[in-house]
This record gives sequence, structure tokens and C-alpha cells, in this order.
Amino acid sequence: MESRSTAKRIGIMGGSFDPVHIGHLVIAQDAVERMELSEVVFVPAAVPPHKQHLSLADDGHRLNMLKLAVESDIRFSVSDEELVRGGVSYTIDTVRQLKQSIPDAEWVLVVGSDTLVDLHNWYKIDELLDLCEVATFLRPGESALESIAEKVRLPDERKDKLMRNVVDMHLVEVSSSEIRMRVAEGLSVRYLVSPEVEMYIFEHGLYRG
Ligand SMILES: Nc1ncnc2c1ncn2[C@@H]1O[C@H](COP(=O)(O)OP(=O)(O)OP(=O)(O)O)[C@@H](O)[C@H]1O
Ligand SMILES: O=C(O)c1ccc[n+]([C@@H]2O[C@H](COP(=O)([O-])O)[C@@H](O)[C@H]2O)c1
Repeated sequence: MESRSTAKRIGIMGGSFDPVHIGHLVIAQDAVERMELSEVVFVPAAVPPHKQHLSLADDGHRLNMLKLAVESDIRFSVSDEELVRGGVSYTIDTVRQLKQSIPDAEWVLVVGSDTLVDLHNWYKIDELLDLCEVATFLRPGESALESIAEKVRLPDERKDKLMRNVVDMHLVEVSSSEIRMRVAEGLSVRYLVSPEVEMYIFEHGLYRG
């Protein structure tokens, strides 16, 4: 096993969080334990690069729901830097900014294995992989490690390092799209989002369709 330096290790979880659900929170907790992180920063995207055609709930609502979901857990925090920056949210810009704010930390980007096989399409991926470690978790229904490895389209050295950081995490079958759909259909989202987020959705009439 590689020995870790003593620098503080901070996880970064980026996403649309429209809305944040328990799947996101469970992954963040698993990442803390599996990747020896001291904390995880959730970063809601202004415009996610691969979802530019989708319309999302207002930035303010997505941010407020994230804050409500994580406020009782000192290991979690929320950064509004992508929302403040505006425009398409490239992760390289976010990681550069985070590194500037805490230069002596090690940064670990937490992504799903669907993302791992797409990383070669990310903006300035070479520089990004120099700046931070990537921890990948298997999402529900995803195939075995070997078949993911075959699909990673990055140089061997990069790929080997990424594959060493693919970890099993709890699989919670829930997505933000399902939450939005359930609210629109008048179904309950209790236990799928935190009670504070459930209340927020109903108080603000979000996702009614
Ligand atoms: N149930 C889940 N288990 C593990 N990871 C998840 C889960 N849902 C989302 N993620 C991961 O969380 C990150 C942010 O996801 P995002 O905010 O786009 O949520 P989503 O549920 O995938 O949204 P949508 O259904 O709108 O596409 C991504 O890396 C995504 O792979
Ligand atoms: O930087 C990129 O080129 C890039 C390309 C695709 C996705 N991302 C980031 O990956 C995170 C998850 O994206 P998504 O589309 O799965 O919600 C989110 O923070 C995006 O900004 C980043």
C-alpha cells in the first residue's frame, strides 16, 4: 500500500444537485472513509459541461438545498464558486481555485465510474490529473472493474493510477431525475432526500412540473 503524506486530504464532489439526495451523501461519507479524507466539499455546477442543454432549478434553490442537507455534518461543506463564476463549469477551473484557497491540501475528485470512462473528454484533463487525485466509485448496475478499465481512454500511466482508486461504495438506487419525477407525480420523496430538503422542495413548490 502506498504511504500517504500528512497533508490534509479534501474530497470534491461536483454535480448538478437538482436536488441533492441521499445517494450523494452516502457516497461522500464512503469517500471520507475509503480515501482517508478529512472533509468533502460539494460544488454545485452553474452549467455542467455535458448537460448544457438541460434546464436546472435556480442556482439559489440548488445551493440552499445542499446547505440544508450537509449543515449537520462537520465533515461536509458547500462551495458556491462555480455558481459565482457562472458559465460552463469546467472542473479544472474549480480545482485551480480550490487549490489556491488551501494550497497545502491534497485534493481528491470523487466521481462515478460512468465519469471515469469519459474523463478523456474533459477540458484540460491532463492538467486536472496533475492537480488532483481521482477517486472513482461504482454506481448501481455498473460492470466489473476489468470492463471499466478497457474503456478508460487515457495513457497507461494515468489509467493505472486511476484504476487503483476505484472503490466499492454503498449503492443507493436514487437519482435527482427520479426525485423530480416523483414530486411531479405527487409521490413521496421521504427517505430519498433529507427531511430538510423534502420540506424545502414543498415550501418552494419545486419540481411540480
Ligand atoms: N445514487 C447515486 N449513487 C452514487 N453516486 C451518485 C448517485 N447519484 C448521483 N451520483 C453521482 O453524484 C455526482 C453528482 O450527480 P448529479 O448531481 O448529476 O446527480 P444525478 O442523481 O446523477 O442527477 P440526474 O438524475 O439529474 O442526472 C455524479 O458524480 C454522479 O455520478
Ligand atoms: O470539466 C469538464 O470538462 C467536465 C465535464 C463533465 C462533467 N464535469 C463535472 O462533473 C460533475 C458531474 O457532472 P454530471 O454531468 O455527471 O452532473 C460536475 O461537477 C461537472 O461540472 C466536468
